[in-house]
Amino acid sequence: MRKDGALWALGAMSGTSLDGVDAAMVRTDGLTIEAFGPSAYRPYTPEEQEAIRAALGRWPGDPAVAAAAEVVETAHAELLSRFTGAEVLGFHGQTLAHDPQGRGTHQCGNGALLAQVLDLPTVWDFRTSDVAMGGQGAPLAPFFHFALARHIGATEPLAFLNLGGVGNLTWIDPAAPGPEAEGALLAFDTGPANAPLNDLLRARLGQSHDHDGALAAAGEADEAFVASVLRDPWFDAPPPKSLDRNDFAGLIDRLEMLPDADAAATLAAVAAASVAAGQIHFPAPVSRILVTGGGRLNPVLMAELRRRIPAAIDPVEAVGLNGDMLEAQAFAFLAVRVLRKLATSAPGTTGAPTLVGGGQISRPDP
Ligand SMILES: Nc1ncnc2c1ncn2[C@@H]1O[C@H](COP(=O)(O)OP(=O)(O)OP(=O)(O)O)[C@@H](O)[C@H]1O
Ligand SMILES: CC(=O)N[C@H]1[C@@H]2OC[C@@H](O2)[C@@H](O)[C@@H]1O[C@H](C)C(=O)O
Repeated sequence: MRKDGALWALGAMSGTSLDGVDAAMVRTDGLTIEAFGPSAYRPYTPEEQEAIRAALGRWPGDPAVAAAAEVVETAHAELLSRFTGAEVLGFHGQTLAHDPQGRGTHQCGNGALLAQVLDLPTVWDFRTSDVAMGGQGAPLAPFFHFALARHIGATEPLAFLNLGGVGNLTWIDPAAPGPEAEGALLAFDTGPANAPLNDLLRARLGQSHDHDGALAAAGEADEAFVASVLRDPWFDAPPPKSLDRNDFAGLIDRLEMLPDADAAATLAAVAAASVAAGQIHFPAPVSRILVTGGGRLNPVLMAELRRRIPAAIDPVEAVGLNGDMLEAQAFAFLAVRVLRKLATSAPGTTGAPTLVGGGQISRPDP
């Protein structure tokens, strides 16, 4: 790689929804996006998903973690070997436990092993050093969001919202000199997004998720319940802040009295209300929020966002981006930043006291 040259990076993300692995290629120098390349998805089988679910909240040393890591490595090796032309891999792995103020953060899957199997320099373990420095270790997509804002020609403050298992939002001032500049970015996890909804559908109906929001659309949100959830001090607490997938898992037990459709509508409303509550933290209002992640495909969730937030709420497809692959692209982009020794987080994104360059680099044997 020329010191300042662009290269084709492959990124892979196994998110908190536990549905599967996303992979996508980006041509970048770690500053700007030159081109988007091919992408692919590999769902986990029900057995694989069960092995991962059994390891949630557990830490290295636990046999369940080793079993989950094997599943994650195998699924990635299978999916990533379909790609050609990549010069570096950014491998996020699967977050099993996230406790930045306590035991740390842990993404399972061995990047050194993938480097050998795929014969590709691999950047991985993106979050540990940020947490070691006193940051939240999440969210890490914001530096990519900044590059995207420039890529789409934004000139006014805007936000990217990712609705995965957990929600996370990045407020961006695209006029800032760069993502490292003070005031360029403010990012935080907004609250639970799809995870409680998925858990509800799984527990009550044996389904993986509320497809196209069909169940929620047939119900009515319990606004008193939504308001009671939003009274949790977590929502008013200023950023930095990040969540573990199961931090709000108890919500579904509290909804026991509601019929299925009303419970689903209520959880969609909680996800949207969490985002709306996050607006108090914005350094300046935004006129547009671009939504990525699976939640953008849930019309009830999108309608709830539009009802609660006085800004245009559009899926990222409205500006020509791919909302299924944006996080995989983010880790491709971040891999190149790590190779180039550029920062991957900042006080405004994870609360780290200074700029942090995360990630380990593993190279295949010559
Ligand atoms: N057509 C759809 N209708 C409703 N919900 C959907 C649809 N497609 C996806 N989803 C929701 O989006 C989830 C997947 O989202 P995504 O892939 O963005 O999450 P993730 O990357 O695993 O999570 P995270 O961003 O938290 O790491 C699914 O589990 C489901 O809840
Ligand atoms: C610890 C962890 O894996 N966090 C994820 C999770 O999923 C969404 C939200 O919570 C976000 O903070 C983060 O992922 C995205 C990719 C990020 O780091 O930007």
